[in-house]
Amino acid sequence: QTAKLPNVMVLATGGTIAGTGATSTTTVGYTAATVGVDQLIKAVPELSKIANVKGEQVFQIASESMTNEHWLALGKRVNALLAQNDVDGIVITHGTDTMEETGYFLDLVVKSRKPVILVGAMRPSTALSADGPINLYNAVAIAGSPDAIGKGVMLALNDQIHSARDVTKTNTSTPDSFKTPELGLMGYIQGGKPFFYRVSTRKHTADTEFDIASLSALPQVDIVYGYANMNPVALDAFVAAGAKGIIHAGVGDGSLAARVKPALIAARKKGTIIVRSSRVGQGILARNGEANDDELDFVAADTLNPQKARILLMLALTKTNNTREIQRMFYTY
Ligand SMILES: NC(=O)CC[C@H](N)C(=O)O
Repeated sequence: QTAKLPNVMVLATGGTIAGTGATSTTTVGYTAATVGVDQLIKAVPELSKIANVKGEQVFQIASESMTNEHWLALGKRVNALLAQNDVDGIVITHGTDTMEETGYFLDLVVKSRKPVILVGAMRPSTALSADGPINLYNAVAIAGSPDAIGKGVMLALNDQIHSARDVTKTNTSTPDSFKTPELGLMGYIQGGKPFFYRVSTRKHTADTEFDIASLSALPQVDIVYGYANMNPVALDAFVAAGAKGIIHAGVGDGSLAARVKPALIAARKKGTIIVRSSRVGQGILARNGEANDDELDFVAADTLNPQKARILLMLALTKTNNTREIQRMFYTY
């Protein structure tokens, strides 16, 4: 270890960054999650100039298979490592499909101001112009930077830094897939140094009220998607299967279809918490906007997309069933 360099832990979970294809031009139809963490680190010898890097293989999965149980294990491991004096920051290598979700989960449960950076790749490690090595280099640079302290969990891809709360995957396959439309990215990485321009005003990490230390499971929360001709079949099935909460990913401003609204009201009467969000992807889903949430006893998702609203609702339900309290949380995080 070099005393003047930061100590950065790389926790590997799988994904395309650890993927291998049949040929150098294979950019779809490759196998994710095959390369181990030691090999990922060895592929970027430049890392030793910017940090003392240690690797740990936490999982080896494609991120479409990420579960609440993986999140609890990962969150606890991150908190344990960040409590150590010899860890200055953490990089998590991850599949890109659900990276924004894991990032937001950690943003809500990490109890430290030290940097936590999620990183992935859109091209497998065997591809021409693979983006994994430069993304990993950039992520380690951010995780070891004092400038990244206290800014919440971030995603680093394509030379850009995004807040986990606001970022989303926008393209199935291109390297510039991750965007924070409208609210804006936080900054750039250039020459191995992060440059920050923007931070979220929402609470996160060290200021969070959520604590997973004693949790072995999270409450079941599912998402029902809005569309023309929507019907209540999926909603009713989720409720019958024991969902404690439902995210209604409604059309537009979260309007409730005439055929679905009675089923939502019935679900709420049975105790299920209903959060109205939107499939649109941008903008505020306002309380008492397109539906009277006071009267229906529903919650509005504010600017969270449905998959992130699901995470906040799960954590909220570990503390309360009170919809006013849950609404406060949706305006806080
Ligand atoms: N680019 C990617 O990482 C996608 C690979 C895979 N579906 C995953 O999310 O792990």
